[in-house]
Amino acid sequence: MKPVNIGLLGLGTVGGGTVKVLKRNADEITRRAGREIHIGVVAARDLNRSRICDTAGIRLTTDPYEVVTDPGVDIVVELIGGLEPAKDLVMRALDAGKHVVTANKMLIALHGNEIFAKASEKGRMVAFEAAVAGGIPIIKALREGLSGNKVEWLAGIINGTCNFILTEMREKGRDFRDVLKEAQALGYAESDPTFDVEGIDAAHKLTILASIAFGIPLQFDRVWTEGISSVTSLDVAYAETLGYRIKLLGIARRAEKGIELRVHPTLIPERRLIANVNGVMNAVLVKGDAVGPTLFYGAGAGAEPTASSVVADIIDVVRTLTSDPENRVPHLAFQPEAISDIPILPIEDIETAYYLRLSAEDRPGVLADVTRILADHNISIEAIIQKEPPNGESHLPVIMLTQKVQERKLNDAIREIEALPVIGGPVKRIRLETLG
Ligand SMILES: NC(=O)c1ccc[n+]([C@@H]2O[C@H](COP(=O)([O-])OP(=O)(O)OC[C@H]3O[C@@H](n4cnc5c(N)ncnc54)[C@H](O)[C@@H]3O)[C@@H](O)[C@H]2O)c1
Ligand SMILES: N[C@@H](CCO)C(=O)O
Ligand code: NA
Repeated sequence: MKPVNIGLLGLGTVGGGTVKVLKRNADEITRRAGREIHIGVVAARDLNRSRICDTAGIRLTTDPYEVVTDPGVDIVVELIGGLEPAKDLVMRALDAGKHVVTANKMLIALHGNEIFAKASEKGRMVAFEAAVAGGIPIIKALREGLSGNKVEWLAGIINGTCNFILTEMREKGRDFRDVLKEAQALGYAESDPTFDVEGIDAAHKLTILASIAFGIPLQFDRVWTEGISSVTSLDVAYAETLGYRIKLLGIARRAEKGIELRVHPTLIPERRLIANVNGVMNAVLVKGDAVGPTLFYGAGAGAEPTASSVVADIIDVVRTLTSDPENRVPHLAFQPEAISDIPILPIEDIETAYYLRLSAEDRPGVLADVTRILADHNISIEAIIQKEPPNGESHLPVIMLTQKVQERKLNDAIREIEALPVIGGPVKRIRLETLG
């Protein structure tokens, strides 16, 4: 049988890794796919730049439109990232009858609904395993392996850059900026690293996970998103004293009145496996009603781990090329006409426990004022620690863990606490999940 012809867009970290893996494992891949997979043409911005892969025997062009319209190309692999021209190229590729493989979570999270509609209209596949948690086959697991379950909730460490930064801060007391620079040099960070640090990349991935877990449309704009730039090494250390680790989590939960969708730094008990996922590693915890809790772990970023998912998608597409489009696994796991409009809850409606850090004047009665306000709002305190004031300062740090409370109530209590003259500055809050 004639080889399947790949047209690749972008030869950066993931593009280079993909060429390497396709070439190195060519024999195994052919045995699995049933057909030889040939990289026919690659669009790269600069043809003379030194690359991490050998491009011998591959036609190179600087024009990505040449790739998506090439009649000889069967599958377009989009690895340039960003919204445009990536979106236009993907739509053109589908119009030209190509299947598409992409690692672009921003593109899928923001425009996936439209892209999948076009793919269905054209009877083509769009595969995006590399878009979430790099090398971990989490899309495959949720769409296929767990499809007998009603998913109750999922929680994931889905940004390798942030996990790498938080790990280095905790283990080595390193400076945030230095670690970020290292993550960029290692090819983990997005081209704009604020996407990593401010939680936007994790929100893109959570958008995708929630859609395939619950059968809801992609709704990136409804994700509550907080990054790690406000997490200090003090918070990391206090959390540790109390038996917790701070991780940037993406959480999607089916609650009584709707779905919670949130990305934020989170205290999690250190005894949980997921609390011990360090460095650039990712992990996604999925709780299904039948299977119970399941944990998926692996490298969330980097050239070859991500290429592992890109190549698996290519093989998946090759294996199903001749299948009837009606019988393929739906893009969002649920049949398009069965996607539900269950609402996404506002953050004030969610219930969780909290870590609070406040700065209080060092004199009697202050703690009593704070605890009275919490009690007035029916907020129970689980633990409280008081630290010595830092050298020469009149205020001392007070750290509290609350029991579960609705965020709206906590906001009211915090406003009252901040208005106390004995409290200096804003009350710092980090959500806490036991993940039990
Ligand atoms: N790096 C990772 O670990 C990782 C993991 C998962 C997903 N992703 C996603 O994979 C995609 C690629 O990421 P990357 O890290 O490889 O980025 P990168 O910046 O290393 O590579 C992108 C490449 O595309 C090229 N490019 C950009 N516009 C182009 C155009 N119009 N024509 C031709 N070439 C063009 C750039 O010159 C660059 O070489 C992104 O969507 C990213 O979010 C990356
Ligand atoms: N910048 C992303 C790449 C993988 O999607 C991360 O750090 O996780
Ligand atoms: Na993946």
